[in-house]
Amino acid sequence: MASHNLRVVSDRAAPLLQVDGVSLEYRTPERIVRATHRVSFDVHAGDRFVLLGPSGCGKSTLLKAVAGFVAPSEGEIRLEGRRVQQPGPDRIVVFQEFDQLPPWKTVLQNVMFPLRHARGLSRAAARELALDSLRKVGLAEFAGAYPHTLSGGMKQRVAIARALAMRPKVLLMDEPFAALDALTRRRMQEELLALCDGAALTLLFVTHSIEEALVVGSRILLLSPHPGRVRAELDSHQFNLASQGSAEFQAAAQRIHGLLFDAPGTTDLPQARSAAAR
Ligand SMILES: Nc1ncnc2c1ncn2[C@@H]1O[C@H](COP(=O)(O)OP(=O)(O)OP(=O)(O)O)[C@@H](O)[C@H]1O
Repeated sequence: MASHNLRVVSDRAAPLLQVDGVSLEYRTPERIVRATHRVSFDVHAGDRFVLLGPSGCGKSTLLKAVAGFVAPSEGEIRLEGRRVQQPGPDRIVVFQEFDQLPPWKTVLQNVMFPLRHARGLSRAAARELALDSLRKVGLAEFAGAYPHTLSGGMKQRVAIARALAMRPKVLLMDEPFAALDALTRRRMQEELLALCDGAALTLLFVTHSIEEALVVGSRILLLSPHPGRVRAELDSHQFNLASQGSAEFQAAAQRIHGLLFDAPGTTDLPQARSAAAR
């Protein structure tokens, strides 16, 4: 038989990122605060994976753990099969705050800085990559501007450009658009989705907005209130900004609301894989 007739039909490729039974704690002099309890999920290359849950359920702490800033007290986080033990240029975080850009550096210098110092690129190579990244977020003409002269949305675009330029294996975003007005937020979501398509990005995105999770995410992990445990995992790739007003979108948002806030077991969500069932 000719070999070209043979097709290997394999399972989905191995996960890029594995969060495996991870509990996270903060130790203060008075007590230990448990932020998450035995949370597990897999992120595959190209996923737009959203962590969704109420305030205080440990979303940001999980993101910090994946970034390597917080060590699990239980369980393990692996990137491409290797245990995450410290921060690295393969995982870049974009935060919500507008002040994440050093104000004494121009936009271009801000984007070049990690390329020079974490990736060790020459000035010329860093400049070229940084300009390319700024073009992708529509800010090339502001390369010489200082952060304080930019709007909130523009500052977030610079932070995204700086992260993109590093070509991380996973881009970590902690409520990056939460401080923006509704119109800018929507535009930024649109731009992010276009960037994801264009650059085949893998995203781990934290939000407490159900609508944003449905728009941005291709998969959504629902976390229970403090300490965060996995409630369910959903496939949400069928939704985008265009479907936001639709009855199907509204119904999905309602069902997620039920899963997050009703007592477990009272909500029927066909496409959700119940955490209890795993
Ligand atoms: N530095 C810290 N020291 C002690 N406890 C902390 C610290 N940071 C967070 N926590 C606690 O850990 C828990 C999880 O916090 P975290 O910020 O991860 O939640 P979150 O889901 O991201 O919340 P939000 O949506 O409000 O940002 C909370 O109970 C919080 O009070």
